[in-house]
Amino acid sequence: MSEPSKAVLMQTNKLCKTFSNGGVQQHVLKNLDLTLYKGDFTVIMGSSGSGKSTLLYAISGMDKPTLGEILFEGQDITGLSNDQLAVFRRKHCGFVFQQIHLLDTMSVLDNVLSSAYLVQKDRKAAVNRAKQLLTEVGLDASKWMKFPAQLSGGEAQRAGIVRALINTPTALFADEPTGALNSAAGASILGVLTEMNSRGQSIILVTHDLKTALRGNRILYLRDGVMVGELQLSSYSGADGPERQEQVRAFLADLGW
Ligand SMILES: Nc1ncnc2c1ncn2[C@@H]1O[C@H](COP(=O)(O)OP(=O)(O)OP(=O)(O)O)[C@@H](O)[C@H]1O
Repeated sequence: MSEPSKAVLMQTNKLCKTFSNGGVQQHVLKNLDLTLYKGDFTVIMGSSGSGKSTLLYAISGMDKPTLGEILFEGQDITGLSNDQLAVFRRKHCGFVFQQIHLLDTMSVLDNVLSSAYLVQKDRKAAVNRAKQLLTEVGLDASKWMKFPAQLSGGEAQRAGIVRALINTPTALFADEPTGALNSAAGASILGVLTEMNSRGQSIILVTHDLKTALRGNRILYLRDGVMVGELQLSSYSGADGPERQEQVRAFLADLGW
């Protein structure tokens, strides 16, 4: 039986981003036509400076493209004002970065709730969801009233993921989410992301790291602002270790990574 076709999350049409650096124009994204699908764990790879973060910021409404169109669930977001984009992001996008940026003066729970209250009117429901999500990512009640300085890097990133998911975003965007963590903490964060994706959360993640890339079911490779490679994989199960690793390595080696 053939697999049912996936719903489209977003499409870009001739997406371009140009920066002006000291009067010199740098064309970072060049006429990108890209389709991303709901439920996918999409990984964007490419060498340093290839435009991965720029792409992530453009498709998540964090930055505006220079030219081209972004259709997010069919809605063209390129014409939105800054205020409209802020509303769009709050409703549809969760963000996880290498630097976690929790507010130092707030507890873990309040950090999460401060994002929830921007969107959700039902405070009791928000508190319940925050506690449930914190528990699901491995932060039990003993951590909820701690301040960011009292957390390990991995715990802080777990809180960051909960903050990103608290408003049930259509897509979770992640830029090197394990980049600042040791390998054990990084692996546990990848476990959390994999689990969220297995429950249907669409994830778009930028990374340099092979172990991180293995979690994706679709790997896109960017070179000088152009998409030059794509690898489709099964969803990550953990049971397909060496074979999957070899497949991804070979894909990257072909691209000169
Ligand atoms: N705000 C900006 N102003 C000017 N130039 C920028 C800006 N943001 C990015 N660039 C330039 O665009 C290019 C691509 O940057 P980007 O951060 O998207 O690359 P990347 O592939 O994510 O790199 P890395 O893997 O090193 O993080 C770089 O040459 C960078 O200097």
